[in-house]
Amino acid sequence: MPSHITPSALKADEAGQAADLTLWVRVALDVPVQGLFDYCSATIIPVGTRVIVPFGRRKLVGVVVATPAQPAIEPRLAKAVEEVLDDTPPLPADWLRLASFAAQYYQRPLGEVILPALPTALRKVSAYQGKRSAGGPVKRMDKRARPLAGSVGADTPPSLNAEQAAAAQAIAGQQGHKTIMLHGVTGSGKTEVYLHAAQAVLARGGQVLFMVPEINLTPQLEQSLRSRLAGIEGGEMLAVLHSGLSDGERLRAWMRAQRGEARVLLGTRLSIFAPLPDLGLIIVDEEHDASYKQQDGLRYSARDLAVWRARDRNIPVVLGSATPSLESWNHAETGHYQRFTLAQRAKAVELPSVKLVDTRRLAMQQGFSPQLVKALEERLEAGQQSLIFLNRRGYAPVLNCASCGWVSQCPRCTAYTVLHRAGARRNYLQCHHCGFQARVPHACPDCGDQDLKPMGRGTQRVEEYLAELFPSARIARIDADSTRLKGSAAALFAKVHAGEVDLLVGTQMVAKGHDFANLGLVGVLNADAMLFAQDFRAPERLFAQLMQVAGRAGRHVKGGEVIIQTDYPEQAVYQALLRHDYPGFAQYGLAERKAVGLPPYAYQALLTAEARELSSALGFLADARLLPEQHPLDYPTVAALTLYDPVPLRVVRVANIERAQLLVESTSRPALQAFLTTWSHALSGVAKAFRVRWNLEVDPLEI
Ligand SMILES: Nc1ncnc2c1ncn2[C@@H]1O[C@H](COP(=O)(O)OP(=O)(O)OP(=O)(O)O)[C@@H](O)[C@H]1O
Ligand SMILES: [Zn+2]
Repeated sequence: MPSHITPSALKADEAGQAADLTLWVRVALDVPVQGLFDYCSATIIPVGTRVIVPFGRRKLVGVVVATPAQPAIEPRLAKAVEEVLDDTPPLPADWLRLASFAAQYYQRPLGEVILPALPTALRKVSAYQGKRSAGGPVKRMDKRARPLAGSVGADTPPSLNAEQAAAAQAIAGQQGHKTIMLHGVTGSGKTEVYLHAAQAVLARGGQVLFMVPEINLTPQLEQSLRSRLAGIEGGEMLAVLHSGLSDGERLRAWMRAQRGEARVLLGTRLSIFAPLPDLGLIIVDEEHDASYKQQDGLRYSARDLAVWRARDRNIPVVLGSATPSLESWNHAETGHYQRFTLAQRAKAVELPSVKLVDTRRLAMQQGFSPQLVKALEERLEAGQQSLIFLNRRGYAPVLNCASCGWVSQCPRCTAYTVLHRAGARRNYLQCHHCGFQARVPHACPDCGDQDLKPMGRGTQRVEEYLAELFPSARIARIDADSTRLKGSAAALFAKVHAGEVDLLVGTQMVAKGHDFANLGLVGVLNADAMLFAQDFRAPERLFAQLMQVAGRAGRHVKGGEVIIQTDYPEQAVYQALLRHDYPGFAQYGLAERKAVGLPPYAYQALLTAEARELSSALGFLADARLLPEQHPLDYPTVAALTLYDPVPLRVVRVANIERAQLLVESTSRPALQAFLTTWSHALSGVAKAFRVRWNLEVDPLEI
């Protein structure tokens, strides 16, 4: 059988009957137009099948989402499906339900959800038609396919402690839907619980979707998953899916998931859209992590979609974290989620002791307190590793002229350019918002003075200072700059794990998930910068990040220690950290949110506008805000809503584009949803008059 049937060819075979046999398909296309598109076909095309159709002057790959008896357009105007792509099974019904829900909930056309969720090769006409297409990408992939490396030795799992066993049993025994929160302190062995639960699901023929927030977390987990699965079935049952893969690798993982060859899919947020016919369990590790939120296109929360998908498929979903989001914690408190707690570290080591160093009256050296320097010395002498955590990459956040006050500023953004030092002579200024780069001026552009000084410090400067302070120590830096090349992050982490690093400097990249065997001390620089960010989630994020990074200390060595330098030791966030008290922090945080009516006690959507002129962006938002007043009948739920005044963003200009936003809030999610559906359809019309780009984000994480 040919891999794709050309309907017109069939039509010719059955000439004469064609007129009576016209069938209709409704197709989702990735075009910025609301709605679906009807085409005729001479053959039956099952829902979920990909097709190539003409659209205007182009051809596009689309997905059949319905087969209506009658088209929604004048039949004689309808065009015919050009090619049916049956090299993959049709997308399953539950997958289409997930996509429809996401489209509805996040207010996007269905085609803009469905098509981008597919691997690139499956949505490109050129992959099927044209000189090099040779049977389509799946055929070519299958031809090339070599056996997977499955030569991992099985390892013996540790026996679970009582807390772990209780959680693992509950998850493994859960047949229908339930959302289970696994709240486990750092190093409590959540991974073991996931693995045990996953094994039980695999044993009864289910597939497991295992989601992690970031790619740099996968190598270690991938390894332990492989060696664990090797014990059952040869380790080939694992597929990995994330945005760092090549198109070919991504296609392969996706196909293995859809064909049911992969029994465990380990992936980042985009893996929530993988078709998994036998899905029996979803695990969302570090469920609070902001990386689960897609920040452009369809702005979905993979965590929230995971809960929806699990409910839809009537299977359990596990949300694991040492610092759950306040939204999830609230669900556990109110009994919507079942909560299991791992209060103890799995190995016989205590949680690290946390010390706050009050930096207000201290003589600091390059951002280091005497206490922190002394602690570093001690760990070096003891042959242990230390981690310095600073969430700011580059050498210094700004360059400054001592005589006239000039500061290095991005010409295209309302932001400073950051000084970078890559190698002895390669200094440059870079904007972290738009990527703009400039040479470091020899003299001040304003007054000509040559005394230009870096102000503040980033990871590069800290690395440099540590090298001065401890000349014989082996130092490594892990941040977005040092890991730009493919594989470099894995290589750096491998060095740390191999004990070839004494001092590690890093941004939030090093904070998460890693199980460093010999790390005794964590020092935190400049945490206060996050404390006073304007966003109402800033304290929650700071607490989670510090708990997480503190959790890297003393996982396997005794006497782990965390030193946090701060000007505000009395702040609730820091006080809760001292006691490792997430529940206490959450209680405080939720009470505060409740008092002022913020999520999870309210639901939000954010309309953002971008334009050349700030007045256009603000004008568009102002008009958008007036719509419900002008058309009251279209917005029956508007009384249950608050539409705030349009305001410029804090960093108002990025790459010469001015940005403003309007917040919509309600205590009723259905009221908000009903409003957004009508509103989002009307916004395009308003936008035309202002020449703005806009987007609507439901459940925004940052405001
Ligand atoms: N029952 C157990 N007995 C002995 N060791 C265990 C047990 N369970 C887990 N471990 C080990 O404890 C260490 C920490 O476990 P793991 O990394 O799963 O913690 P975690 O809860 O995921 O922590 P984090 O939230 O910090 O990532 C690992 O080295 C793991 O192999
Ligand atoms: Zn810029």
